[in-house]
Amino acid sequence: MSDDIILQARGLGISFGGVDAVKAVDFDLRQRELRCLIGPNGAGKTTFFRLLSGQYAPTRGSVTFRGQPLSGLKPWQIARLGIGIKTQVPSLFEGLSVKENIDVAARARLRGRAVAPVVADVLEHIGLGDLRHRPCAELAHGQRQWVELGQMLAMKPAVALLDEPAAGMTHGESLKTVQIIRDITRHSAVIVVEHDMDFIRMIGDCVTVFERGAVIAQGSFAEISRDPQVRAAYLGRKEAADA
Ligand SMILES: Nc1ncnc2c1ncn2[C@@H]1O[C@H](COP(=O)(O)OP(=O)(O)OP(=O)(O)O)[C@@H](O)[C@H]1O
Repeated sequence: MSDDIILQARGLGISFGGVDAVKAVDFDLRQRELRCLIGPNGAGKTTFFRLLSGQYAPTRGSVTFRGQPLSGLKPWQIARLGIGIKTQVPSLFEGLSVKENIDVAARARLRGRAVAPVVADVLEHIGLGDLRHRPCAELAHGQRQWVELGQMLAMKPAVALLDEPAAGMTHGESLKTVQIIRDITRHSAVIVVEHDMDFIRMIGDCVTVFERGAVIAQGSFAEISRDPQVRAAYLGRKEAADA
């Protein structure tokens, strides 16, 4: 394995009953790489994400992190190794303020060392300095997502797995989210799962395209958007929906 590769899947797959939700996927993620996983509804993106993060045990194949197999590890052990996960389900402490939520994440990494400068820096990056004392329960949807991304900035995991971080956001909010994700890549490799092509276009980095549980294309946004199989996967669904 190349020294540069931090997360690797080989022949990774899972079946639910008779359905091969993810077939047998090979996947490499390099250090500080920003990778997008896209595909139409039901393509297997979220299931693949759950396999990578240890939320699902694979039916076949393996995942290794820095060469170490992840199979059999509990989610907290995987987190401790340095894999951070942001799922679609919010995981903030609702009654705590923005600052306190960032503080908790920073303490998990710094273990007794000074957290205040880190928290101040993160608040500036996510643009919520003015709302630092506001309980998270009172934040708007986009702001809550930014606090969760701020926790990633504070924790600096080796790999950050982000499931639909811009879901439900306006175009302007999505632009800001792209910027925060780029900040995260200064310390972490990042995988962004998304089905919104416009958001992927804004990111523009390497994209892996899923369809029916398999990888059908990989490359820059420009490359994959010219790919006939990718166009068929998306346009085929749209035409069917329009019919
Ligand atoms: N726990 C489960 N039990 C049974 N089938 C499942 C389960 N999770 C996913 N599937 C099936 O696996 C396939 C892939 O689903 P998955 O949610 O991974 O797709 P997706 O690409 O993330 O879609 P979306 O963009 O709609 O979230 C689908 O056919 C889905 O019905």
